[in-house]
Amino acid sequence: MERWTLREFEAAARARLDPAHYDYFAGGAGDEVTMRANEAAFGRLGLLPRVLRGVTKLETDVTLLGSHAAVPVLVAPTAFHRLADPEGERATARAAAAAETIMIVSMAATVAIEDVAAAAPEAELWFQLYVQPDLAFTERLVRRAESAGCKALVVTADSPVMGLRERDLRNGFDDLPAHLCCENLRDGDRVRPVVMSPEPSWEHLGLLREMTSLPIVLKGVTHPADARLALGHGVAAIMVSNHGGRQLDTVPATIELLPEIAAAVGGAVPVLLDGGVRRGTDVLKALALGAVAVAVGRPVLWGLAAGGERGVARVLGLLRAEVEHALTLCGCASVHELEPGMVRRPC
Ligand SMILES: Cc1cc2nc3c(=O)[nH]c(=O)nc-3n(C[C@H](O)[C@H](O)[C@H](O)COP(=O)(O)O)c2cc1C
Ligand SMILES: O=C(O)C(=O)c1ccccc1
Repeated sequence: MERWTLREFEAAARARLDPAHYDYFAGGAGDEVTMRANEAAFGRLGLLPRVLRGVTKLETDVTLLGSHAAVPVLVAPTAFHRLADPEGERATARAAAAAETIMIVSMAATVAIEDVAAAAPEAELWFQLYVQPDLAFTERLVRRAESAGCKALVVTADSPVMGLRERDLRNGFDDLPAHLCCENLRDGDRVRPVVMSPEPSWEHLGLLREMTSLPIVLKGVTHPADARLALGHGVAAIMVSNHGGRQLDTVPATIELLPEIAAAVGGAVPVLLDGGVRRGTDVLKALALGAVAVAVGRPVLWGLAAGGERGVARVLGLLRAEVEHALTLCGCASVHELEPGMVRRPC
């Protein structure tokens, strides 16, 4: 495992997982056009290194909304980690803490947010939320995230309904096995279902802002007009995401959308990106084109399924080493030196 590449982690995860669970993690919506595009678009961009800049010491740290990350590679919120490993989100959080990065814990986690925080007291945690139509319940979730020490609320906006995932339909995968549940959704003596609802609107962002003093990250922005609207509604950061190609299929690759969103935001708030980040060079391209950090979804799940906490630590360590290596080759002493001129787009 110490010498595996990300591809080898995926192969090992696939060999260990129930095939329906592998498909749930790996799959996308519709024809999976967007899912493939996310990775492929990074490959089409070229990096133009600078030379003879005397780079000896590297700076990769970033501070985001008051949280520190030693490398600008965050753990994206993904559901159901206990399908991959019995320790589930506890293992992921410990690995994120060891890697000194931020973990965005999914509302649909299979370990309660309080237990994730207790398992990894050093971890920087943010909490991802789907606004539930029952606003009193939404508020109880926000309070739990605050009490558990989460430093930001990541509101996912790209899911008014669940994407059409044909692998899951074919496999009949529509629920967790009986021994697992979404522990954040326990409410009294029942467990509520995760409701993906078309009801939430821009007004709900206002309600959330009144509910909490935590900074709000809006996840799932792809249209520049929505990026501008988000600024007007007081979001603290914007995350360019197409949900890893799992929601609306044929949305363009996030790295292709990034420059226009970054221009619309104009530096008013930090912009993050996820979708298809698999290499240190992908991270550099996103940073050069205006992101302050990226997040990875599936690679973390492959690490977790293949090797538990150690597997996730290794995946995050691999990306960190690649970021440092690519920065050196690009002649950059700091992630802040990356700029759009270092990325060549196809003509
Ligand atoms: C198995 C799986 C579960 C996910 N669950 C959530 C979730 O609960 N909430 C959310 O906002 N995004 C969720 N996402 C989307 C990720 O946060 C992220 O946008 C996406 O995985 C990034 O693409 P990548 O997997 O190519 O890195 C999920 C993605 C996957 C693969
Ligand atoms: O699978 C997903 O992508 C996802 O976002 C989700 C949402 C709610 C419950 C489970 C998964």
